[in-house]
Amino acid sequence: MRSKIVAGNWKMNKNNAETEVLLAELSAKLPDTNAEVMVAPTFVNLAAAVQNLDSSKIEVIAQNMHFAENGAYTGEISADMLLNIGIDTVIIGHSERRAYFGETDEILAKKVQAALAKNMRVMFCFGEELQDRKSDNHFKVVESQLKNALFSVDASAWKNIILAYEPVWAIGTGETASPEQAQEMHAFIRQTITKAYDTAIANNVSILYGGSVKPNNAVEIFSKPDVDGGLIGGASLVADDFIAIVKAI
Ligand SMILES: O=C(CO)COP(=O)(O)O
Repeated sequence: MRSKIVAGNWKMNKNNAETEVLLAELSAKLPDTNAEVMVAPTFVNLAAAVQNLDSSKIEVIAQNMHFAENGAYTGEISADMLLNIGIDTVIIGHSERRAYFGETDEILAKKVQAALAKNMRVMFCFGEELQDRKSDNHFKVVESQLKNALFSVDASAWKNIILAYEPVWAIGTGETASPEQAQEMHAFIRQTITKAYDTAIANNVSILYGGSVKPNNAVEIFSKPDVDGGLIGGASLVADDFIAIVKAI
């Protein structure tokens, strides 16, 4: 059975003091839920967040990592460094990493392999741009993103993969995919995984939707059968909004 997940990607927001405040608020107000709840603060706040949170309620995850074990990669962070402070889930492939930091499918494939080799869980993000959707190319684009970065992964490692479909045109724009568009793509993703692997793997992987999920649209999006939760940007920075989204699942 796949799990329901609500994850907050804080991106480059919240300094140390602000992180403490938001985490305290989340800890105090988080309702009992069967869903896994995760937050991804910035690198400099990860260790403190791990120490301050009850990990049985909220898991702290990383926004990125490098594929190398260690070495001359100024400004980068390795899987071991994350594991060493108690982080074992990492977001890989966010569209902002692809767009602003030149992360190609090839680089992402290396990151995925490196994280899985350390037994980390990977939350793999992908999704088409507006022009792909307009030219009706979105299924092809998503299929190739999955193929290029994920489908060389061993079947046995899929238990450590979470997928986050984030159409780029819906990120931070206030425009969401309609629940029907999300469902259609998530079902396509499962079919694609079934073809590359098998039905069990396709049915057991959690597929989150990301892109302008807010308290007022979360219930409808999460009600779709192939949508297993959300990866939340802007709304995860406001405790009450994030909690409302957790309640929606
Ligand atoms: O990029 C996202 C989460 O990773 C989505 O961001 P928004 O919820 O701000 O659109």
